[in-house]
Amino acid sequence: MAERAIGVIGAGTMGSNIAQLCAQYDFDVVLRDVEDDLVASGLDRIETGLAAAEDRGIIEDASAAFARVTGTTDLDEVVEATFIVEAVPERMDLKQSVFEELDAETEPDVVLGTNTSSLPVTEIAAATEHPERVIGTHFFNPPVKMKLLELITGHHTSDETVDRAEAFAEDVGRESILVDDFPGFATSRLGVALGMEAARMVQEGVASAEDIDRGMELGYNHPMGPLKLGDYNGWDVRLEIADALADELGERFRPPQIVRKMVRAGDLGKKTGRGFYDWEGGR
Ligand SMILES: NC(=O)c1ccc[n+]([C@@H]2O[C@H](COP(=O)([O-])OP(=O)(O)OC[C@H]3O[C@@H](n4cnc5c(N)ncnc54)[C@H](O)[C@@H]3O)[C@@H](O)[C@H]2O)c1
Repeated sequence: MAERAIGVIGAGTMGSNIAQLCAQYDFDVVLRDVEDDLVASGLDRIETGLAAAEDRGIIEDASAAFARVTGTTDLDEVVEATFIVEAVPERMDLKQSVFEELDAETEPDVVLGTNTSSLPVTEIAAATEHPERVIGTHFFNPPVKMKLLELITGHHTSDETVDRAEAFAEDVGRESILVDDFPGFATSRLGVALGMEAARMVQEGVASAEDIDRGMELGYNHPMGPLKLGDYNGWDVRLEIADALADELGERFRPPQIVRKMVRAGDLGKKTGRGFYDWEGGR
């Protein structure tokens, strides 16, 4: 079944960019947030992003694409969509309340995707009467640039839901991988393991952060070394995922002390000006 319209819940960093992506690929999109000003700033980012896409020749007509996007605080407008992606903050209680509401207000053949980067999809789906239509639709930041869509099947996700999510990925020009609902899925688990081991190597004096990163960039063809990438992602976010992985999967995921100390000191990476690199000094 081809999707008619896409609903996006949450007009923040990810939601607004997912909405932009869908509009670029000719879908009608309804974007919902809880306050008018949040909807308005999401729409502003989309308009700017679409204009930039037109300038770069990615799309032909930014105004036509922007006209396909509707912003609202009203859930009733979103329930017309056939495929909905939730992108609200990463809290289980919030995600569950959004899914409970979506489940009650939409027809059971509407697919409900969650953009969670680490929470169990099965637990989010447990808040609904129709967990078979819930699936993880994990986009990467920024969705318009990052090719991957990681699809995560919850315990009850149906084959039909997987088929529709895979078709949706293709329709918005992404490549999907299919992952079972394990802590850290496929990407966060490996990414965090690599980043934490690189941090442990700095702690043990194996090499400098710069040399470890250059080793992976030049020797393994990683576009960006694991420590610089962690500085971009924020070590507070990485630490939270590593602790959750250690709790679920065991000591091999326990993060090194150096990361905990950096987080306590507020050296979270690019967003605070310092992590393994000094971003204010431009290093
Ligand atoms: N930022 C990233 O790099 C990134 C990457 C991959 C996945 N994710 C995941 O995407 C999700 C969203 O992250 P983000 O960075 O876009 O967050 P964000 O804080 O930028 O945006 C979340 C938005 O959701 C809105 N919201 C809260 N409750 C709502 C509700 N009931 N209905 C509608 N909107 C509501 C907020 O007002 C806010 O505007 C999280 O699950 C996060 O883990 C984030």
